[in-house]
Amino acid sequence: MTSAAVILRDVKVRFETTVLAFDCTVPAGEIVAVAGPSGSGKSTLLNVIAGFEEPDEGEVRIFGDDMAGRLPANRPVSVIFQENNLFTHLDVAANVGFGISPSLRLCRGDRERIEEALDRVGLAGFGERLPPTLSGGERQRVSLARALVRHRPLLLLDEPFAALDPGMRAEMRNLLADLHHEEGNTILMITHHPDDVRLFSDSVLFLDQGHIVAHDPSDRFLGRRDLTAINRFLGQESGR
Ligand SMILES: Nc1ncnc2c1ncn2[C@@H]1O[C@H](COP(=O)(O)OP(=O)(O)OP(=O)(O)O)[C@@H](O)[C@H]1O
Repeated sequence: MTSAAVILRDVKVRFETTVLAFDCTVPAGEIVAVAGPSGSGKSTLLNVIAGFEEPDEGEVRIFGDDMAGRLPANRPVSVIFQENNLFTHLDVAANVGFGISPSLRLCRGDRERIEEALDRVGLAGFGERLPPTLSGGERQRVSLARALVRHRPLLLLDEPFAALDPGMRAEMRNLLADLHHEEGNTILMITHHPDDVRLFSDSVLFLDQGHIVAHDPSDRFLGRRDLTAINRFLGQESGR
């Protein structure tokens, strides 16, 4: 039997004007596309799992453990956001090293791991550069290298490639797929691109108005025409 990476049970998050409700089980080792219209709750869903948002009700379990009261840093999770993942005053190697030790007390072995991770994401020799001197794609690859050295079994990505051109997005997606193949980690990635469902994800969590309205294997999801919000998503230009 496949174990669950994430279980959200009767989770409710109340904001002033809206209540979001999440129930789902994500099997370990899957790549899941998290999609839905703007304001449907995608970022809140990831924030609940990562621990940046504490639910008002319900249970969050990651690999079987109840996450109630557990700080983000103590969860078995890495998160990559659309931007602002990096400390601009620290060089690339230190930014990656932050994934190993937040105090940046790094031994020789740690520095070797950092170099390996940078090499893995195609940034060998970039260790001493500062983030503002990098392109958007290079900065996101530094974020990926940091996630790599952390070796957390759950990787959450909040539109990590939104600012990148289509060629760079495809490159990053391939890199993520390679890492997934090597590490067997579980990935939840927010996306607005049907291509990510077609080419990358095993399944789709589709949200609308604060609820998960579909949770399907990708091939089944791509055949659905029964919900307006899904039609809009699938009808969208793929961005190629
Ligand atoms: N801190 C907050 N305070 C009040 N309301 C919030 C807060 N965070 C999110 N919301 C509301 O919750 C709903 C879901 O927001 P969320 O950011 O999760 O949506 P999203 O699907 O990620 O949207 P987008 O695709 O536009 O980023 C929205 O109505 C939003 O206004």
